[in-house]
Amino acid sequence: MKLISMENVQFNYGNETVLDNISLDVFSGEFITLSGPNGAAKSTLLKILLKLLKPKKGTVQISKQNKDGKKLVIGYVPQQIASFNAGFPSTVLELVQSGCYPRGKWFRPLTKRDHDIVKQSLLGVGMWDFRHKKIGELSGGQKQRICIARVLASEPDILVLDEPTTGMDFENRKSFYQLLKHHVTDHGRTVVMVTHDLEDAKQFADRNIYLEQKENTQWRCFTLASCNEHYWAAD
Ligand SMILES: Nc1ncnc2c1ncn2[C@@H]1O[C@H](COP(=O)(O)OP(=O)(O)OP(=O)(O)O)[C@@H](O)[C@H]1O
Repeated sequence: MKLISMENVQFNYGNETVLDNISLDVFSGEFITLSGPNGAAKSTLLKILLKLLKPKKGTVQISKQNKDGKKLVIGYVPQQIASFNAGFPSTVLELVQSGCYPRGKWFRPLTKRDHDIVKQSLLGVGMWDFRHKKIGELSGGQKQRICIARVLASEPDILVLDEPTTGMDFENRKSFYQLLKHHVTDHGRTVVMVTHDLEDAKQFADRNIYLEQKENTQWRCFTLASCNEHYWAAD
C-alpha cells in the first residue's frame, strides 16, 4: 500500500533550488535509507515528505489510513531535537512511556504490553540503564536516543528518522538497526531514515535513495539535487 507519494517536487530556500524534479513513493512495510553528501538536502526532503515544508512545485500526498484502515501514525525524530533544560522534571522512563498514548486514550493506565514496548524501545537505543535518570542530566546524544525511543514506543506506521545513529557506538548501532528491522518485518511498519552508515544500511534496508549535488546554471543555484534510487537487490 502506498503511504506517501511525492511527485516532481522542487524546493527553494530563497533563490537557491536545493531539490528539483524529485519523485518518490513510500510503501507500507519498506525500510528506506536516504543518503548523500552533507548539504545534499536530505533533511529538507524528509520535511517535505512530512509536509512540514511546502514545495515550490510538485505535490506530496500522505495516506490518512494505515494498511489496517486505522488512522495513520507517523513518528518523526529530526536531526536537531528541541533542547530540554537542566530542570526538565521527567525521568527517561516517564518520557518514553508518554510515547504510548497515541495508540489509545491520553493518560490511560499503561498496560503490560506498553511496559514491554517501552523496555524494548529503551533497550533498542541502548538507554535502558539510564531509565531512572532525569532528562536534563543527559548528554545531547543521549537525549536524541530517548526521543527516538519515545517515538518507537508509539509504534508508528511510518518512522522517519534523521541521522539517528550519530554518536552511537558499534554495538548500539547494530541493536538499533535490528530493532528497526523488527518493526518492519514483524509488524509491517515503514522506516525512512537519513544515514551516512551505508554499510550498516546495506545490511538492513530494502532500498537506498541517494541524493547528489549538481551544479545547474539554468536555476542559478549552488546545488541541485537529483534523486537516484539504488536498490540493494540490484547490486
Ligand atoms: N532554513 C534554511 N534556510 C536556508 N538554507 C537552508 C536552510 N536549511 C538548509 N538550507 C540549505 O539547504 C541545503 C540542504 O540542507 P539540508 O540540511 O537539507 O542538507 P542535508 O543533506 O540534510 O545535510 P547534512 O548531511 O549536512 O545534514 C544546504 O545547502 C543548506 O545550507
